[in-house]
Formats: sequence, C-alpha cells, structure tokens
Amino acid sequence: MKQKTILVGVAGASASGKSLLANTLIEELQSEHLCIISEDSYYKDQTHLTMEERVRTNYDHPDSMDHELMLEHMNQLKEGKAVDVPMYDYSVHNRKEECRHVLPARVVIIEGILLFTRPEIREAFDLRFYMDTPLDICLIRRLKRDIVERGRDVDSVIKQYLETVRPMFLQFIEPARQHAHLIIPHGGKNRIAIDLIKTKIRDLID
Ligand SMILES: Nc1ncnc2c1ncn2[C@@H]1O[C@H](COP(=O)(O)OP(=O)(O)O)[C@@H](O)[C@H]1O
Ligand SMILES: Nc1ccn([C@@H]2O[C@H](COP(=O)(O)O)[C@@H](O)[C@H]2O)c(=O)n1
Repeated sequence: MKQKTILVGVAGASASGKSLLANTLIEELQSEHLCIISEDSYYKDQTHLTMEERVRTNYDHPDSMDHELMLEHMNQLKEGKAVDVPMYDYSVHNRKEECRHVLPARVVIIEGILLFTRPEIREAFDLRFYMDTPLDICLIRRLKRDIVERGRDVDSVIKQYLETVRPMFLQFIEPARQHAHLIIPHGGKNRIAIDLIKTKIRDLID
C-alpha cells in the first residue's frame, strides 16, 4: 500500500529554531497538504503531581515524553488516519484538557528536541533534519522566549538550563544528530536551507 503521509522530523536543541523553520515552511508553502505537530504536545500527563513536583520534572529526558502515543499517531497518519494530538500548557507543566484534531496531510512536519533519540521513532521519519545552532545562542533565545511566552523568570530558566537542559542536550540530543539526513546551521532563518527544503516538500506534495 502506498504511504499516504510523509513524515518530516526537525530536531535540535531547545530554541535552536525548529518551530521557526517549520512555521516558515508552512507560511511560505501555503499548502493545505502540509501541517505541523510539536513533540512537546506529547509530554506525559502530570495531573496527579503537585506544582512543586512538576517543576522538578526533567523535561529534557526521553522518559518525560509519551513517545508511545506519538509513535501510534505517526503510524496512524501514515495510514491516512486523523489523530487527536494533546495540547500543552508550559505555564502549568501539563496537558490541556482539549486536543487538536489533525487530519492526515500529505506532509506532516514534527518538530522536537528528542525525536531522533529512539530508533523506532527516528526510523518512522521519511526525512530527518537537525538544527545545528550553537548552545550559547540557544540559551539567549530560550531565556527571552521562556520569560515572554512560557511564564518563567530569569533565575528559573538559568537553574533549569544548568541542571537538565544542557546535560540532557549533551547526553541525548547532540549524539542523535548523526541520524539526520540534513544538518542545518544558522537557525530558523537559513534562507538557502529553507528554499532547498521547500523544493523537496513541493516534490513530495505533487
Ligand atoms: N536565526 C534566527 N535569528 C534570530 N532569531 C531566531 C532565529 N532562529 C530562531 N530565532 C528565535 O529564537 C526563539 C526560539 O526559536 P524557536 O524556533 O521557537 O526554537 P525551538 O522550536 O527550536 O525551540 C524564537 O523567539 C525565534 O523567533
Ligand atoms: N513543562 C515544560 C515542558 C518543557 N519544557 C522545556 O521545553 C523544551 C522543549 O521545547 P522547545 O520548544 O524549546 O524545543 C525542553 O528543553 C524543556 O526543558 C519546560 O521548560 N517546561
């Protein structure tokens, strides 16, 4: 049976430009055959935990993700089935009550830090891209973004960065870079990379 949906994975450090790249592709291609899912939607449900316990969770370790559900959804999309993707609220470190109904577009882009760390998940991607942005640049961008968009303060961003974000990047994310088909430097505004990927995606859609 012909695979109905092509899965494109965009991995890399937190704040390396994964969402910017994915959103730029969506905006510029303007195609109903294309959609984005964030791996962050699959953080495990933490309703049973107190806020103090949730703050202590290591969100940069593969075990923080419900990768089983994500893989199930990836396989359903490949079979041409719609899926109900959980929605995430960073300010309370938990899933929202509602889900997003995602139809099986011709090309689905999934962006997330840990996408290539588990063999069964990375092998489910038809195309794998890795955003190769220096960690100091990522930290500056994350600091600004997490304060403006994710309800954090400077001290909490720095503490989390030193305790989990950086060590988990070195242990899991950076080593998985070798599994990418294409490594993209200069973050989410790399015009040449965006244009090359657009051409490839247009080929896949047509
Ligand atoms: N090349 C770039 N130049 C300037 N700002 C960038 C660039 N790439 C990403 N950003 C900004 O950095 C922040 C983090 O980028 P984002 O795409 O959300 O990262 P990720 O999805 O990898 O966590 C965002 O505010 C984004 O607009
Ligand atoms: N409750 C949470 C959940 C996740 N994070 C951080 O998000 C990062 C991944 O998202 P990106 O958009 O930056 O790729 C990851 O590094 C987690 O530390 C969080 O802070 N709180």
